[in-house]
Amino acid sequence: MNPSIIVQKVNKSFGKKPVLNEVNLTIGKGQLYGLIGPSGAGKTTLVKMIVGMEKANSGTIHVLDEKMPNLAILQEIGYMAQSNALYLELTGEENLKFFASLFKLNKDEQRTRIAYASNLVNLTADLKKRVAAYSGGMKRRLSLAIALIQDPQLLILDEPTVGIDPELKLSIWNELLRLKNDEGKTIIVTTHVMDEAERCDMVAMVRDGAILASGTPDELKDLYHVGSLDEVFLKAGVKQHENLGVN
Ligand SMILES: Nc1ncnc2c1ncn2[C@@H]1O[C@H](COP(=O)(O)OP(=O)(O)OP(=O)(O)O)[C@@H](O)[C@H]1O
Repeated sequence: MNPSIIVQKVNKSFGKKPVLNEVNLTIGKGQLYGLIGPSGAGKTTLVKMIVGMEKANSGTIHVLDEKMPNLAILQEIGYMAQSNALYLELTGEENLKFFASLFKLNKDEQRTRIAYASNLVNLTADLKKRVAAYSGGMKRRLSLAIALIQDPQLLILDEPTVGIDPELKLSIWNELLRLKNDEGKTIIVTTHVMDEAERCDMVAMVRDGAILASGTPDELKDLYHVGSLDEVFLKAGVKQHENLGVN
């Protein structure tokens, strides 16, 4: 396995509040990796550090062999944040053009990528509308299209399907699996939806700033002697702080 991401002994506090505690995580190239765990567990903080938006207090993070934070690697990271960062006064298309212009794409590539990404999230017909007039789900979809715009090797998606209807959710997941299987993309997804976690190659259960357990969905179910990831989620809370790693 050729790791895309190596997180080693990472600690992070906000003021006096510890948020991540000695986190270790290795994500192989071409893996679809799910981070699950209750609200406030530290998933967003962890992915922000992988992207380079937050700095660890101690420990190291390497992405594609580069120590993070590192601006040069941003061409290879597509990040979809939990809250949308969009220009509301611009149209969907203008937003996509703006974000495309931040990356090394010539005009033809820009056009092709904008057409691909907007079609994937089913926004082609709405591209000329101002984002201020978009619904919540449309803004999520536009954020996902922006994360894909530069065709990055690594996709980091923080709750990508919140507010998206089931049909489109399925087509987005099918595309994520295609990107992984056919194009070898490495994908991290945070989710509260266990049937999404079930589709991941590997899942890490984050709780109170620590990774309680990680493994394939089946390994996690075996570990907790349960039949579903929902039950893993519930049981992991009870078994908190027992050392259950199955890396
Ligand atoms: N900039 C910040 N300043 C202070 N505290 C913060 C900051 N960002 C996050 N936190 C705190 O860190 C903890 C972890 O937050 P984080 O957003 O990483 O959790 P999460 O697992 O992603 O939760 P959710 O599933 O609700 O998105 C929370 O207690 C949160 O209040």
